[in-house]
Amino acid sequence: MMEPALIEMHGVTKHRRTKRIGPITLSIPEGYIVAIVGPNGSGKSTLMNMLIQAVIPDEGEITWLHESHCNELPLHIRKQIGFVPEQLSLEEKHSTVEAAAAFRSQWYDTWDGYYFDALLSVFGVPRGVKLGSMSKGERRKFEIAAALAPRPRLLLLDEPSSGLDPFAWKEMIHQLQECMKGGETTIVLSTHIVDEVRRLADYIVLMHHGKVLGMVEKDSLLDNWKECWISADAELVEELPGIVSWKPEGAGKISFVTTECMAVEQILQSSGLKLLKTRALELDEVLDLWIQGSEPGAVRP
Ligand SMILES: Nc1ncnc2c1ncn2[C@@H]1O[C@H](COP(=O)(O)OP(=O)(O)OP(=O)(O)O)[C@@H](O)[C@H]1O
Repeated sequence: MMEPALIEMHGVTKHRRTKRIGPITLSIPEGYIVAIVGPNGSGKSTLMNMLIQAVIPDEGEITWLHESHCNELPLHIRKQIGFVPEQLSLEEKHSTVEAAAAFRSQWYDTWDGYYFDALLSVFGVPRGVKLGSMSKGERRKFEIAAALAPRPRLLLLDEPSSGLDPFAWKEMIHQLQECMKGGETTIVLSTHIVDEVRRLADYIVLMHHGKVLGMVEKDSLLDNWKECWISADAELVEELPGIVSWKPEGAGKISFVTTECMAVEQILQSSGLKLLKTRALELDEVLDLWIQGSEPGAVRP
């Protein structure tokens, strides 16, 4: 990857009862949106929490802006990070929206009160209310507004859309796209929502059983993983690059899924052959195949 990395993880591991998350080696490029996806329990929240040292890794090294820290992050780094955890803290439940915002604004010297206020309005967060008496969605909208308000260099959002209604969800997508326009923000978000990945992500990190299966550019993933139809025999199809699966379709036709559609097209062209049809896979199909491909003996992306 050419871009300078904002965060680097090398062999980062956390032991969880009988499970192990890691070792994770990953570079988060600056100025992009990176979506962490994967099944329940695959380690997404653990990874997000380690990125802010809310969970301290047992092994490995993480560097933030080329600085390595093994314990709690120092203030000059922490101030540049906005964090919305999956489990929202109960500590502030007796604080009103205003009191909680005032507290946070002391932490962040770049806190923009006008921006925060505008975000509360567009999200429809009630004012003067205690955080503890808000609905789940209202509280999350408050947290997203508070994370955005200091215009942090890094935004860590752990399932930010959980509990949001469809209108709030669209508004969140819009606000995240807006805050990327300055080119100075990096977002790492974990999500189960395919549409969120499609609309926001530049890169996708896939986690499975505590491991990072890979990090790929979303566009290249969607351009290259395709279902194709061809008039040819099975031997030819099996020789093509990136074949995940194939099946006969009758009348001498075969359909197959490849992870390298562009390379397939080039090879066929040079032998005077053409694909009859191609179908771009849906993102959830791609993620499924990717996970299956990570099983021993299967094709890797
Ligand atoms: N504090 C903890 N103590 C012990 N085990 C934990 C702890 N937190 C998480 N785990 C375990 O670590 C594994 C990864 O959990 P994690 O919350 O990181 O997954 P996730 O990918 O975020 O899941 P989900 O999609 O359900 O939010 C799970 O098996 C979980 O049970």
